[in-house]
Parts: sequence; structure tokens; C-alpha cells
Amino acid sequence: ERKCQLSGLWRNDQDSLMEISVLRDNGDFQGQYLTRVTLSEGCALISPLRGAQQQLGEEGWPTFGFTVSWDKFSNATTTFVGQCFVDAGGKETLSTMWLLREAVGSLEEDWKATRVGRNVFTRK
Ligand SMILES: CN1C(=O)N(C)[C@H]2CS[C@@H](CCCCC(=O)O)[C@H]21
Repeated sequence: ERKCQLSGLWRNDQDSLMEISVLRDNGDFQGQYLTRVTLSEGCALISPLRGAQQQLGEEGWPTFGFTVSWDKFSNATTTFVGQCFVDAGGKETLSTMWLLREAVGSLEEDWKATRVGRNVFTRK
């Protein structure tokens, strides 16, 4: 089957689960993100995600981006950008960086509102 098509279930090193359920011909996708850790030590919850994946030929390892709206339990948003890789054994890896923006109460606090990190997903 085509490697690096994002549809399916992925897990990362924070033990989050990402399910990409809809992948359209133009590379648009939608899914859900289950996080087990949160900024406020809240409980695990599922939030919607939507993004776009480059649609390359057979050989390409596509780049992608997606946004998670943590709208169930916090006024925060995370965007991920990354690329899918396949190793010699056929194992797929999503190597990403993310920006997490949490809401702050005033413009004076804006400087401390965005976190950045690296994150790797593999198939669950
Ligand atoms: C679980 N996580 C995860 O799988 N990440 C790659 C990082 C970047 S998004 C963050 C969770 C933010 C939850 C929203 C909130 O606490 O307001 C953390």
C-alpha cells in the first residue's frame, strides 16, 4: 500500500493518539487528537484537527501541516508542521515541530504565550 499516506492512527512520545480519518484527493485531511497531558493538568480529551498533506508522486515523502483546536477544555491552539519518512524496514515516522499558543489575559503577557517543540509520531 502507499506509504506515508497520513490516514490512520498515530502515537507520539507524550503517548498522545492522533487519528486521521478523512484524507481528500487534494491532500486536505481531518481527524481527532487525544491528549493525555495538558497545560493545566486537565484530564485526557479528544480535540478536532484539520490539515493538509502534499500529494506527491509514488516516491515522494510528503510534507504536511495541521492544527488542533483544544476547544473542549482550553483556549489554546497547536499547529504541527512536518514530514513523513519511511525507513529501510518500511516503518513510517512523522517528524514534526509544533507551536502551542495558549490564551493570555493581556497584550503585556503575549510574550510568554507560545511554546515550541519537536515531536515524532509512529503508527499505533
Ligand atoms: C500533549 N501534547 C502533545 O502531544 N504535544 C506534541 C505537545 C504539544 S500540544 C500539547 C498538549 C496541549 C494541550 C492543550 C492544553 O493543555 O491547553 C502537548
